[in-house]
Amino acid sequence: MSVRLKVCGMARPDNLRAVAALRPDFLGFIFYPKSRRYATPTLTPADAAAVPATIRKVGVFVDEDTAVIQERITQYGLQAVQLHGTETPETCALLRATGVVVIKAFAIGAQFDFAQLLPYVGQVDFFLFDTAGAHPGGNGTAFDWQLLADYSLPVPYFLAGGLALEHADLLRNLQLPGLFALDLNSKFETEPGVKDANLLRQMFQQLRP
Ligand SMILES: O=C(O)c1ccccc1NCC(=O)[C@H](O)[C@H](O)COP(=O)(O)O
Repeated sequence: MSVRLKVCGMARPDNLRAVAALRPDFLGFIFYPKSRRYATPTLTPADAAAVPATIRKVGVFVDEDTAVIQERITQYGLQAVQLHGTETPETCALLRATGVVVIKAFAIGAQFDFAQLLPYVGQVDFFLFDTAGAHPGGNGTAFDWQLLADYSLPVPYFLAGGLALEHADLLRNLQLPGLFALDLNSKFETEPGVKDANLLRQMFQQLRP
């Protein structure tokens, strides 16, 4: 089976349609006002509703009120939430109990203490491992994937952080325990929030031969 693909940071209706036509497994909408890929107000609930049902819609949040997250889930028909802040296992469990898939993101630097993940086991559906940087996400740099070589927790994860076309060969052959999906973002943009559909198509062709 080929690797699952998520394209994150959709913010424009035409661009959303072009990328949805490539049939990613997940599309991400960033509901973090400080992000250069903030989905609102350019992307409306009607735009999201037009996304084919086979593509899971993921809302990305950073330390947002759960009431606001719930509102976005309803408005945009989100199937999953991706949490990039200091959200606790309790917050994750609360959201998960409403039926939404919960992806808890963690930023990885030169080293990573995997023990911090333990309280989240059983409270989230997936982890997302991203690169630590100036922003809570979308930093455009890769971390050392070998830090995940001995991953043994029963929570599958998305691999994120500066994934680019030049990584296609490595990613296609990547044998990391627990790897569930790849997350593509700033390395496939013409400007923040606008994906280069042609570049994404090349990546998809290489990862889904
Ligand atoms: O992309 C953002 O602007 C962003 C801002 C705040 C929180 C999360 C954000 N992105 C979430 C993602 O899933 C990105 O795809 C992930 O951080 C990797 O991005 P990149 O390093 O640009 O490939």
